[in-house]
Amino acid sequence: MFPQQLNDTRAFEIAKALLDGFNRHYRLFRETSAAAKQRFEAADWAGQQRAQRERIVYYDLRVQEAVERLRSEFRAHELPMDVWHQVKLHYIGLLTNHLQPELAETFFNSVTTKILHRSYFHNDFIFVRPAISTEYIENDEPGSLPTFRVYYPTRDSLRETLHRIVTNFQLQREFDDLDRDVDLVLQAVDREFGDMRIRTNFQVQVLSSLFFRNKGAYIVGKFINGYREIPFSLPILHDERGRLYIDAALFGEDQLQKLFSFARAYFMVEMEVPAAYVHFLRSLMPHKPRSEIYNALGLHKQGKNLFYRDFLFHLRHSSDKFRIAPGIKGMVMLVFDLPSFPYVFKVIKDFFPPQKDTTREQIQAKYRLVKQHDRVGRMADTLEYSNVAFPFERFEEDLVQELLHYCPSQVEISDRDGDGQVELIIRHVYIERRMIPLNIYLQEATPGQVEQAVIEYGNAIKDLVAANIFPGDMLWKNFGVTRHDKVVFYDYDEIEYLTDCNFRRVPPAPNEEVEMSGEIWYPVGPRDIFPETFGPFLLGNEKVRDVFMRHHADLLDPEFWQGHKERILAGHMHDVFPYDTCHRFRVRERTAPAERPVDEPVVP
Ligand SMILES: Nc1ncnc2c1ncn2[C@@H]1O[C@H](COP(=O)(O)OP(=O)(O)OP(=O)(O)O)[C@@H](O)[C@H]1O
Repeated sequence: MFPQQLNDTRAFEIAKALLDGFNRHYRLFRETSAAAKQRFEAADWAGQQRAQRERIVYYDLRVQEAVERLRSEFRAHELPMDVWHQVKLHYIGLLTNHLQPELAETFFNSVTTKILHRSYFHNDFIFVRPAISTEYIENDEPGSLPTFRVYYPTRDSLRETLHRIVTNFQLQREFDDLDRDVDLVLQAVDREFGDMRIRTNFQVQVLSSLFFRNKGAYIVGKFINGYREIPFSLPILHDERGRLYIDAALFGEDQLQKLFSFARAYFMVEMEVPAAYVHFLRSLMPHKPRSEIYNALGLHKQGKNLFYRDFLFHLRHSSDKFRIAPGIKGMVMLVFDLPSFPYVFKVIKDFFPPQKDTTREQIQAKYRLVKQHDRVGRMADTLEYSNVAFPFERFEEDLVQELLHYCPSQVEISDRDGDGQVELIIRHVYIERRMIPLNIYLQEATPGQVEQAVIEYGNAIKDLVAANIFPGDMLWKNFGVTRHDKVVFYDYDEIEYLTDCNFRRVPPAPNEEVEMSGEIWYPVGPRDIFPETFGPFLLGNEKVRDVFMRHHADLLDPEFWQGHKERILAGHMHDVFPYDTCHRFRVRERTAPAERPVDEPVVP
């Protein structure tokens, strides 16, 4: 109900307290994101990872603080609904010139839904749609940075412009040889553009903040020429001597999508107007949902909110039914999907078979670990939701039966809001990108694709190892293949830190009889892993075995695992590149024969 008068003096104070809570959140979020630059300059890699991890929980902490303040200062939980409606109107008023209104609206939803009883979550109360537009927001105050800078080079001045693009970031650490790097970028630009004619509007637009993640800093922008827009990114790294260098020049939507993949940690970016960053990034990656762009920028609650809006919109404009996800069923997770929608829904079962010695809490802790860990492009990000209401009539009957059988504590079928529509409400669900399960992919693949996928599978495990993750269950069915043919792990209930595991050789059997008995003749501790025993589980198929042994036989060797564990314990942090090595200038240089013209593409 729209309040006719704003006549309750408490309402304005509460709205202000709510916005104070959000402003404090965004200030802290921005400070730690901005400090990523100093951490990069100081090569403080452990600090960078710690900050990435810690920033993830900032939002929930601030929401909790705001809830407590509203309860204790205003007894907000006892206020009648018409006061709350006035609070909302004041809040909208306060957001008129705000620079992050969409995030502040989400914060309002998070806080109020914690304070008010569920029956109050009427659509006219929380922000189901944005009330304030995020279009064209700019900070006009003197000294504030624009979202992106624009450069107008000619063919002849492009070298000088590229130089300026890099130096404008004022990184407080020396480049090993910036002229050399700029030349390499220039050659890459030439290769990309070919003999493209320069049009009158030729320009380069570059986002004003660098994107930081792990050991890298990324320049992100686009070339505009006539009707063509070419997205690009330049990763900057430290070399062995601690000097900066540009490692690659990445062009095009696909390359950028890989950089911003849902299977990687969130970036640290100093942004005053996040909606403007999202708008710019969307122009580089029109196929990436805005929710995933917010996630990649570390604003994952906004991503979660937008995802849910997209989901409801999709439901309204589709008519297919939720079904049990194709593939081998999970022992701890019940997984379902909607064929027309590219995500899967995962519910923890109420009971597990005896070989799964785990609990709901342990599984949730593993999923939390993955959320906060560097996912190195090999673990899918998950969105976690509570009390999601789905239209009951959109469920296939056998899925309903499975849900009631395996997850009775998680499912309620009722007309909760009394609108005459029966809903299936799931208490706790993870949602993640749908992939093709690797076991299914291999069955349908050509020999060339099998080879590629098996190589990728081994690489995925090796990237996880480098990131201190032991996947636990490495069966093919626990990995998926993405749109870009990347292999990504998605079964987290058995993962462990590599440094918590003991990798052992199988002790010799006392005699042949024991060896052939199929029984295990040696004691096995809870964290003991015997890599030599992986083969029989993974390599039943001859073709797969052949490729695997050619490329990844080291995965069956305890020394490989133990060696990595020791390096990680000694503080070594591996480099994981979010782009194919063939784009790395250093790899190109190394593989280039002396007489090869530099602009000829090389496939290493
Ligand atoms: N992101 C995804 N995309 C497509 N299918 C998926 C995805 N996640 C899970 N699945 C399907 O659901 C099945 C079970 O999922 P998952 O491996 O997460 O469950 P689990 O109970 O942990 O499995 P396990 O019994 O191996 O422990 C997978 O084998 C796969 O077929």
